[in-house]
Amino acid sequence: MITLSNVSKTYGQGHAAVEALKPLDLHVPEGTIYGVIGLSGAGKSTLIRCVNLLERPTSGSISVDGQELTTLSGDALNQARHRIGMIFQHFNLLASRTVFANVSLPLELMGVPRAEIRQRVAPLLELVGLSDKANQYPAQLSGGQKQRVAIARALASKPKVLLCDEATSALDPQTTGSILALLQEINRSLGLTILLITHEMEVVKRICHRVGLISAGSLVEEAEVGDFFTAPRTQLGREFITEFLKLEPPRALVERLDADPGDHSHPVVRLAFSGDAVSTPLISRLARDCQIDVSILQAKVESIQDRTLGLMIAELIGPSDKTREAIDYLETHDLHVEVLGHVQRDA
Ligand SMILES: Nc1ncnc2c1ncn2[C@@H]1O[C@H](COP(=O)(O)OP(=O)(O)OP(=O)(O)O)[C@@H](O)[C@H]1O
Repeated sequence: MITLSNVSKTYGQGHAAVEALKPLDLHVPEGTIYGVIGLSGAGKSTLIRCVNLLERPTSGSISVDGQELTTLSGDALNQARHRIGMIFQHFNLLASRTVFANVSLPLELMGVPRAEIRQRVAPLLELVGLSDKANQYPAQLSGGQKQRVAIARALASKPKVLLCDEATSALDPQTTGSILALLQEINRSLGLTILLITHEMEVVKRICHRVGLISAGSLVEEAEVGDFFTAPRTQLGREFITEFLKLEPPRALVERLDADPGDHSHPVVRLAFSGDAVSTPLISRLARDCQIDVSILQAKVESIQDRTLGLMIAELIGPSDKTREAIDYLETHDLHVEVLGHVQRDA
């Protein structure tokens, strides 16, 4: 539904040039919710604003619903944009217009007759749960209600694609949940393809089917959401997951960790496992087969859509050849093993 080929964007020229996007390819299949995640300044906003040409890419082509956009201008581009709805972090509603008039605005601009506008706006307000607020003004609404108005407005022109630019970043967690549920419902009931950008893993976990990770203007990782959470392929991906799952060793232990192994130290490892490994008694087997002791310092199990992810921080206690053997054993059983450091044993 959305295909970006070799798209790059450089702001400014010469010494002042900022390469916000390096040439990248991205494909969002029809009917999916695709999340692009990345740190501040990674290029997320630039990427999403290129899709409807709010920013003209410096190079590359952008196809939405089979139509190449970069060659369009004027009326033809406006027509194409009607099939691409967009919502923003700060809603961008017109304060002087009622809820009804905000939602009807795109239809007015398209020259839709008044009677038809009334017929089309009412079901949209119902869809977003704001039928009773039609005559109120944005200032009378909560943040979540404002975003609902923005969603109804974005859907007014019957788009095939909805772009969401940090749509829940200004909302509290509970309101975020209700807006995400609404986006999911729209995706399912209207078959709308959604491309969203976010810096919140929770958004990706809750509603996305696929995720792309962007870093310094490049798409560095791309996967099904279940795969990304259970087996991220890049260091940055692992950092996002670790930060999200908040499984860190206790601070008192961190202070005692050495990067290098010593004569009487033991490795402290972070283990991530999914699929069959979650239900296998690997730790007791590890202790038995490799003849080491395992001290579990922290553990948790997370459900990511239809997948289960287990995480554990543990100290492997035994002679160094045995603990090395234990790490190999875990890796051959498809666990992701990260050695966090080595801790000196007192006794
Ligand atoms: N209009 C502009 N002119 C010049 N540089 C820009 C412009 N817009 C963005 N940039 C730069 O391009 C890079 C990418 O910015 P962008 O806003 O796309 O990142 P982001 O991932 O959306 O960040 P954030 O999450 O903080 O909004 C940054 O270095 C930014 O300073």
